[in-house]
Amino acid sequence: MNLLIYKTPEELNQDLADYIIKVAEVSIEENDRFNFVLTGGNSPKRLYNLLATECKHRIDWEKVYFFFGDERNVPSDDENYNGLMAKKELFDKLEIAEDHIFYINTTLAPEKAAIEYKKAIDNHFKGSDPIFDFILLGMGDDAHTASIFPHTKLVKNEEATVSSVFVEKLNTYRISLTAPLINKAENVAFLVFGENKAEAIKHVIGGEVKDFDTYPSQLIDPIDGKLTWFVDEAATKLLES
Ligand SMILES: O=C1O[C@H](COP(=O)(O)O)[C@@H](O)[C@H](O)[C@H]1O
Repeated sequence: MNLLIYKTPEELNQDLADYIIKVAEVSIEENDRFNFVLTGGNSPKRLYNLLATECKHRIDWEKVYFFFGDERNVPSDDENYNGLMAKKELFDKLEIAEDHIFYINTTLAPEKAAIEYKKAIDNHFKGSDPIFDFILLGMGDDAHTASIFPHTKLVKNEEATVSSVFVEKLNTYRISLTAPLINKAENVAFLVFGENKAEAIKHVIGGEVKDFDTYPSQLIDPIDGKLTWFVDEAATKLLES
Protein backbone atom coordinates (compact mmCIF):
# COMPACT_ATOMS: atom_id res chain seq x y z
CA MET A 1 0.00 0.00 0.00
CA ASN A 2 1.24 3.46 -0.87
CA LEU A 3 0.07 6.44 1.19
CA LEU A 4 0.45 9.85 -0.46
CA ILE A 5 -0.34 12.88 1.69
CA TYR A 6 -0.88 16.34 0.17
CA LYS A 7 -1.09 19.77 1.79
CA THR A 8 -4.28 20.66 -0.12
CA PRO A 9 -7.02 18.90 -2.13
CA GLU A 10 -5.84 20.93 -5.16
CA GLU A 11 -2.35 19.39 -5.05
CA LEU A 12 -3.89 15.98 -4.43
CA ASN A 13 -6.21 16.24 -7.44
CA GLN A 14 -3.40 17.39 -9.72
CA ASP A 15 -1.20 14.46 -8.76
CA LEU A 16 -4.06 11.96 -8.93
CA ALA A 17 -4.97 13.21 -12.41
CA ASP A 18 -1.33 12.67 -13.51
CA TYR A 19 -1.41 9.19 -11.99
CA ILE A 20 -4.63 8.26 -13.81
CA ILE A 21 -3.16 9.54 -17.08
CA LYS A 22 -0.07 7.33 -16.63
CA VAL A 23 -2.15 4.22 -15.86
CA ALA A 24 -4.41 4.98 -18.84
CA GLU A 25 -1.39 5.32 -21.15
CA VAL A 26 0.00 1.94 -20.07
CA SER A 27 -3.39 0.20 -20.38
CA ILE A 28 -4.02 1.67 -23.82
CA GLU A 29 -0.54 0.77 -24.99
CA GLU A 30 -0.88 -2.80 -23.72
CA ASN A 31 -4.56 -3.55 -24.38
CA ASP A 32 -5.77 -0.73 -26.61
CA ARG A 33 -8.34 0.29 -23.96
CA PHE A 34 -8.63 1.62 -20.44
CA ASN A 35 -11.35 0.25 -18.14
CA PHE A 36 -11.93 2.96 -15.57
CA VAL A 37 -14.30 2.59 -12.60
CA LEU A 38 -15.51 5.90 -11.18
CA THR A 39 -16.47 6.81 -7.68
CA GLY A 40 -19.47 8.96 -6.81
CA GLY A 41 -20.22 11.47 -4.07
CA ASN A 42 -18.81 14.99 -3.90
CA SER A 43 -15.09 14.42 -3.53
CA PRO A 44 -14.29 13.51 -7.17
CA LYS A 45 -16.04 16.48 -8.83
CA ARG A 46 -12.92 18.66 -9.04
CA LEU A 47 -10.81 15.73 -10.27
CA TYR A 48 -13.31 14.89 -13.02
CA ASN A 49 -13.44 18.52 -14.03
CA LEU A 50 -9.65 18.65 -14.18
CA LEU A 51 -9.50 15.53 -16.34
CA ALA A 52 -12.12 16.95 -18.69
CA THR A 53 -10.51 20.37 -19.06
CA GLU A 54 -6.79 20.90 -18.33
CA CYS A 55 -5.99 17.22 -18.96
CA LYS A 56 -8.37 16.77 -21.86
CA HIS A 57 -5.67 16.24 -24.48
CA ARG A 58 -3.51 13.92 -22.40
CA ILE A 59 -5.72 10.81 -22.70
CA ASP A 60 -7.10 9.13 -25.80
CA TRP A 61 -10.70 9.26 -24.49
CA GLU A 62 -12.02 7.13 -27.37
CA LYS A 63 -10.20 4.19 -25.78
CA VAL A 64 -11.70 4.69 -22.31
CA TYR A 65 -14.64 2.66 -20.92
CA PHE A 66 -16.33 4.05 -17.81
CA PHE A 67 -17.98 2.05 -15.04
CA PHE A 68 -19.32 2.93 -11.60
CA GLY A 69 -18.24 1.44 -8.29
CA ASP A 70 -21.66 2.07 -6.85
CA GLU A 71 -24.94 3.80 -7.45
CA ARG A 72 -27.72 5.30 -5.37
CA ASN A 73 -31.20 3.91 -6.00
CA VAL A 74 -32.59 7.11 -7.50
CA PRO A 75 -33.67 8.05 -11.05
CA SER A 76 -30.90 8.96 -13.48
CA ASP A 77 -31.98 12.62 -13.51
CA ASP A 78 -31.83 12.90 -9.71
CA GLU A 79 -28.96 15.06 -8.50
CA ASN A 80 -27.88 12.22 -6.18
CA TYR A 81 -27.40 9.79 -9.09
CA ASN A 82 -23.64 9.25 -9.29
CA GLY A 83 -23.92 8.80 -13.05
CA LEU A 84 -25.43 12.27 -13.46
CA MET A 85 -22.54 13.91 -11.61
CA ALA A 86 -20.03 12.08 -13.84
CA LYS A 87 -22.05 12.99 -16.93
CA LYS A 88 -21.97 16.69 -16.03
CA GLU A 89 -18.35 16.85 -14.87
CA LEU A 90 -16.77 14.44 -17.33
CA PHE A 91 -18.76 12.72 -20.08
CA ASP A 92 -20.55 15.73 -21.56
CA LYS A 93 -17.40 17.85 -21.58
CA LEU A 94 -15.41 15.10 -23.31
CA GLU A 95 -18.27 14.01 -25.59
CA ILE A 96 -17.82 10.39 -24.52
CA ALA A 97 -19.75 7.93 -26.71
CA GLU A 98 -22.75 6.39 -24.94
CA ASP A 99 -21.52 2.85 -25.62
CA HIS A 100 -18.38 3.60 -23.59
CA ILE A 101 -20.35 4.45 -20.45
CA PHE A 102 -21.75 1.71 -18.24
CA TYR A 103 -24.40 3.34 -16.09
CA ILE A 104 -26.23 1.36 -13.42
CA ASN A 105 -29.86 1.10 -14.47
CA THR A 106 -31.96 2.31 -11.56
CA THR A 107 -35.24 1.97 -13.44
CA LEU A 108 -34.91 -1.70 -12.45
CA ALA A 109 -35.47 -3.06 -8.95
CA PRO A 110 -32.10 -2.88 -7.08
CA GLU A 111 -31.50 -6.64 -7.14
CA LYS A 112 -32.20 -6.82 -10.87
CA ALA A 113 -30.08 -3.69 -11.50
CA ALA A 114 -27.14 -5.42 -9.79
CA ILE A 115 -27.61 -8.62 -11.82
CA GLU A 116 -27.82 -6.67 -15.08
CA TYR A 117 -24.76 -4.62 -14.22
CA LYS A 118 -22.71 -7.74 -13.55
CA LYS A 119 -23.92 -9.15 -16.89
CA ALA A 120 -22.87 -5.96 -18.66
CA ILE A 121 -19.42 -6.16 -17.05
CA ASP A 122 -19.04 -9.83 -18.01
CA ASN A 123 -20.09 -9.07 -21.60
CA HIS A 124 -17.55 -6.28 -21.79
CA PHE A 125 -14.80 -8.61 -20.56
CA LYS A 126 -16.04 -11.29 -22.97
CA GLY A 127 -16.09 -14.05 -20.36
CA SER A 128 -12.57 -13.46 -19.06
CA ASP A 129 -11.96 -12.41 -15.47
CA PRO A 130 -13.29 -8.86 -14.94
CA ILE A 131 -10.05 -7.18 -13.95
CA PHE A 132 -10.46 -3.40 -14.15
CA ASP A 133 -7.43 -1.29 -15.03
CA PHE A 134 -8.24 1.37 -12.50
CA ILE A 135 -10.82 1.67 -9.73
CA LEU A 136 -11.21 5.05 -8.08
CA LEU A 137 -12.81 4.91 -4.64
CA GLY A 138 -14.00 7.46 -2.15
CA MET A 139 -14.55 6.89 1.53
CA GLY A 140 -17.41 8.19 3.66
CA ASP A 141 -16.79 9.54 7.16
CA ASP A 142 -18.28 6.25 8.42
CA ALA A 143 -15.50 4.37 6.55
CA HIS A 144 -17.80 3.00 3.84
CA THR A 145 -16.42 2.70 0.35
CA ALA A 146 -18.35 2.25 -2.89
CA SER A 147 -21.67 1.29 -1.18
CA ILE A 148 -20.13 -1.19 1.23
CA PHE A 149 -21.52 0.37 4.40
CA PRO A 150 -20.70 -0.68 7.97
CA HIS A 151 -22.73 -3.55 9.37
CA THR A 152 -24.42 -4.45 6.09
CA LYS A 153 -24.50 -7.78 4.26
CA LEU A 154 -22.04 -6.46 1.67
CA VAL A 155 -19.21 -6.50 4.19
CA LYS A 156 -19.40 -10.29 4.32
CA ASN A 157 -19.99 -10.89 0.62
CA GLU A 158 -17.14 -13.08 -0.62
CA GLU A 159 -18.21 -13.22 -4.25
CA ALA A 160 -16.59 -11.02 -6.91
CA THR A 161 -19.83 -9.53 -8.17
CA VAL A 162 -22.27 -6.64 -8.08
CA SER A 163 -24.89 -6.61 -5.35
CA SER A 164 -27.80 -4.57 -4.11
CA VAL A 165 -27.90 -3.74 -0.44
CA PHE A 166 -30.38 -2.08 1.88
CA VAL A 167 -28.61 0.54 3.96
CA GLU A 168 -30.69 0.92 7.08
CA LYS A 169 -29.23 4.18 8.31
CA LEU A 170 -30.04 5.83 4.96
CA ASN A 171 -33.30 3.91 4.60
CA THR A 172 -32.50 3.20 0.98
CA TYR A 173 -31.05 0.65 -1.40
CA ARG A 174 -27.67 0.97 -3.05
CA ILE A 175 -26.03 -1.07 -5.81
CA SER A 176 -22.32 -1.76 -5.46
CA LEU A 177 -19.33 -3.72 -6.66
CA THR A 178 -18.30 -6.10 -3.89
CA ALA A 179 -14.88 -5.95 -2.26
CA PRO A 180 -13.68 -9.20 -3.94
CA LEU A 181 -14.48 -7.72 -7.37
CA ILE A 182 -12.71 -4.45 -6.49
CA ASN A 183 -9.72 -6.41 -5.20
CA LYS A 184 -9.17 -8.04 -8.60
CA ALA A 185 -8.27 -4.66 -10.15
CA GLU A 186 -4.82 -3.76 -11.46
CA ASN A 187 -4.90 -0.39 -9.69
CA VAL A 188 -7.10 0.90 -6.91
CA ALA A 189 -6.86 4.45 -5.60
CA PHE A 190 -8.68 6.13 -2.74
CA LEU A 191 -9.42 9.84 -3.04
CA VAL A 192 -10.03 11.19 0.46
CA PHE A 193 -9.75 14.71 1.82
CA GLY A 194 -11.14 16.84 4.61
CA GLU A 195 -11.10 16.83 8.38
CA ASN A 196 -14.42 14.96 8.56
CA LYS A 197 -12.62 11.86 7.22
CA ALA A 198 -9.84 11.94 9.84
CA GLU A 199 -11.47 9.55 12.32
CA ALA A 200 -12.18 6.99 9.57
CA ILE A 201 -8.63 7.30 8.20
CA LYS A 202 -7.24 6.73 11.70
CA HIS A 203 -9.00 3.35 11.88
CA VAL A 204 -8.79 2.25 8.25
CA ILE A 205 -5.12 3.08 7.65
CA GLY A 206 -3.77 3.40 11.18
CA GLY A 207 -5.86 0.69 12.85
CA GLU A 208 -3.84 -2.22 14.15
CA VAL A 209 -6.78 -4.61 14.18
CA LYS A 210 -9.05 -5.41 11.27
CA ASP A 211 -12.70 -4.70 11.95
CA PHE A 212 -14.29 -4.93 8.51
CA ASP A 213 -17.82 -4.68 9.83
CA THR A 214 -17.16 -1.26 11.37
CA TYR A 215 -14.58 -0.02 8.83
CA PRO A 216 -15.48 -1.58 5.44
CA SER A 217 -12.73 0.32 3.61
CA GLN A 218 -10.27 -2.04 5.33
CA LEU A 219 -11.59 -4.73 2.95
CA ILE A 220 -9.83 -3.09 0.02
CA ASP A 221 -6.59 -4.96 -0.55
CA PRO A 222 -5.94 -5.80 -4.22
CA ILE A 223 -4.84 -9.39 -4.85
CA ASP A 224 -2.20 -8.63 -7.48
CA GLY A 225 -2.85 -4.95 -8.07
CA LYS A 226 -1.56 -1.75 -6.60
CA LEU A 227 -3.35 0.21 -3.85
CA THR A 228 -2.64 3.92 -3.44
CA TRP A 229 -4.24 6.31 -0.98
CA PHE A 230 -4.38 9.96 -2.11
CA VAL A 231 -5.24 11.94 1.02
CA ASP A 232 -4.80 15.48 2.28
CA GLU A 233 -3.20 16.54 5.57
CA ALA A 234 -6.55 17.37 7.16
CA ALA A 235 -7.77 13.80 6.67
CA THR A 236 -4.61 12.36 8.24
CA LYS A 237 -4.47 14.61 11.28
CA LEU A 238 -5.36 11.75 13.66
CA LEU A 239 -2.82 9.33 12.17
CA GLU A 240 0.10 8.70 14.45
CA SER A 241 3.39 9.31 12.66
O1 LIG B 1 -22.36 7.75 -1.12
C1 LIG B 1 -21.24 7.74 -1.57
O2 LIG B 1 -20.22 8.15 -0.79
C2 LIG B 1 -18.87 7.79 -1.02
C3 LIG B 1 -18.01 8.88 -0.40
O3 LIG B 1 -18.37 10.13 -0.97
P1 LIG B 1 -17.57 11.45 -0.65
O4 LIG B 1 -18.25 12.55 -1.37
O5 LIG B 1 -17.61 11.63 0.84
O6 LIG B 1 -16.19 11.23 -1.15
C4 LIG B 1 -18.59 7.59 -2.50
O7 LIG B 1 -17.31 7.03 -2.65
C5 LIG B 1 -19.65 6.72 -3.13
O8 LIG B 1 -19.39 6.51 -4.51
C6 LIG B 1 -20.99 7.42 -2.98
O9 LIG B 1 -22.05 6.70 -3.57
